[in-house]
Amino acid sequence: MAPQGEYSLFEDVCKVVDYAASYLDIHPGLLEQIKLCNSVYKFHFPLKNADGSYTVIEGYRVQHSHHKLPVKGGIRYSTYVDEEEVKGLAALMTYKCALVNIPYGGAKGGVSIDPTKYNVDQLEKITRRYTAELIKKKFIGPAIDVPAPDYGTGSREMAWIVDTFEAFNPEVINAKGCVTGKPLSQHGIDGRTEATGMGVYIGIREAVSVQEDMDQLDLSPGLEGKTIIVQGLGNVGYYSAKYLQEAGAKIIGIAEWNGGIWDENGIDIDALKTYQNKNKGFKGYERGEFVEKSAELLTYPCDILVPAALENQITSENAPRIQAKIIAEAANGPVTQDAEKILLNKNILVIPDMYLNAGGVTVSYFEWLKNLSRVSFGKLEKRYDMKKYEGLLESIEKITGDSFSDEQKQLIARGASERDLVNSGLEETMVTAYHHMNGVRKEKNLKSLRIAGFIVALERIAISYTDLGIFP
Ligand SMILES: NC(=O)C1=CN([C@@H]2O[C@H](COP(=O)(O)OP(=O)(O)OC[C@H]3O[C@@H](n4cnc5c(N)ncnc54)[C@H](OP(=O)(O)O)[C@@H]3O)[C@@H](O)[C@H]2O)C=CC1
Ligand SMILES: O=C(O)CCC(=O)C(=O)O
Repeated sequence: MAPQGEYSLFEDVCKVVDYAASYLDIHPGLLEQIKLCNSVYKFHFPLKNADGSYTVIEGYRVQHSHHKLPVKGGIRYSTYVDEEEVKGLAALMTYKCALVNIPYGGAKGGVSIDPTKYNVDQLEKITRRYTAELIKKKFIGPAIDVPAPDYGTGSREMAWIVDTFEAFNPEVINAKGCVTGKPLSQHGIDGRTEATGMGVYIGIREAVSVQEDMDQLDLSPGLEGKTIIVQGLGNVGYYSAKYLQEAGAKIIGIAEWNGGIWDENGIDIDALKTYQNKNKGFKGYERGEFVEKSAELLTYPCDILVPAALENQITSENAPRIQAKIIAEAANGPVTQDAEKILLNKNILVIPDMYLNAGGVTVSYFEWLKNLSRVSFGKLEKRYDMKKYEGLLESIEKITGDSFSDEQKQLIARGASERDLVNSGLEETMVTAYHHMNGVRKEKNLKSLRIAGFIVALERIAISYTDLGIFP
């Protein structure tokens, strides 16, 4: 069941698609094809417990759109996983990839478990068996469907997935590209762990850089001094908060499901994370005020609210009480469509999930390219570039009679590392997509960035389907 009752993320996504399509000329039959999920795979398998009993585990993989292959999207471990949730998340992946121009169709997977209730051995068994179920039905492969981490999973699970896939497919030369978000030792890419949070930071930075948009919100441009509340201090929430803080913003609230911290003087994110890891929560943290009912923190005063946990967090119930001027959707689906209408009427800018958390899939794309080419980025040209720039600096020194300091030489003549190239590609993707989406918003005289994002994505998907034609 989705968090909080009968809410359907998939239905919510379809509603936005219908509204965005009213700005475009798409054949109704094609629109129906775009909206529906192409393949929904639900399965069960047994887990044998130490006492000899069995637990039956429910798994899903949904491929929303095959207009581009492979399809791509993370795997979630959570008790909220059900068909509606996975379908909604898979659909969001399709529109996300189209908006940021990453050549994939959308997919998502899920296992309906609370991962904290299982030990590492059990999690490994569940992950490997889940992968085997995908292999049996050809729902995984570097050219077919490429999973990645999502809520409740990380690089450890991705390593088990690639190992299982390789065991069943020893002849597949590009087998490493069957999943992304792998550890570096398994040919993952430097920067994927931080990528979603880094993308969230870049997206917010771009949004607050537009003077006329900030004037509308009565905010000054730039991140310096902006007050921020973050919900969820997991992978995405932690890195988003860390990069925003490093850029000069002040994190004044962090909400976790078992309590939050409120501190108007600013929270030291690394210190709080270290405390959380040790104590499984914030209770007893010596700085700031502990907020028992952490959901209330979403309605506290701040400039920017960053929900980075789960969907359905800002609803028509709490939207009227939101005091933030910008809501930056780091999670997938945290604001319901009913809530968004209320927020837009309150002149709140919502930076939509399909754009803001696209840093993860963007860097996953780079990892997949690395796996297909079987060489890390920068390996071939790094030394060549260094020598070229050193030669250039020497020539300048000769001509001018001046000399560069060692520090300057190091900065200019340093060849790009894999991380440099990943961050450069990520920044380019996020910056270009934001201003394109915001440009469409203004051109169509829309309040909602989300509708603008869906217009851009839908147009690209429709063109792709139309050019493909219908088989047979
Ligand atoms: N990982 C990625 O690369 C990407 C993730 N996303 C999206 O970002 C969101 C977060 O994912 P990710 O960071 O990977 O997941 P994680 O599992 O790493 O972190 C989620 C965090 O949110 C906390 N949390 C759960 N429920 C609540 C709640 N009701 N209130 C406050 N905090 C809560 C969790 O606590 P606890 O651990 O104690 O349960 C955990 O600390 C999801 O919507 C996901 O789909 C989007 C793009 C890519
Ligand atoms: O990295 C990926 O391929 C997908 C990440 C993801 O699941 C998401 O963007 O929601």
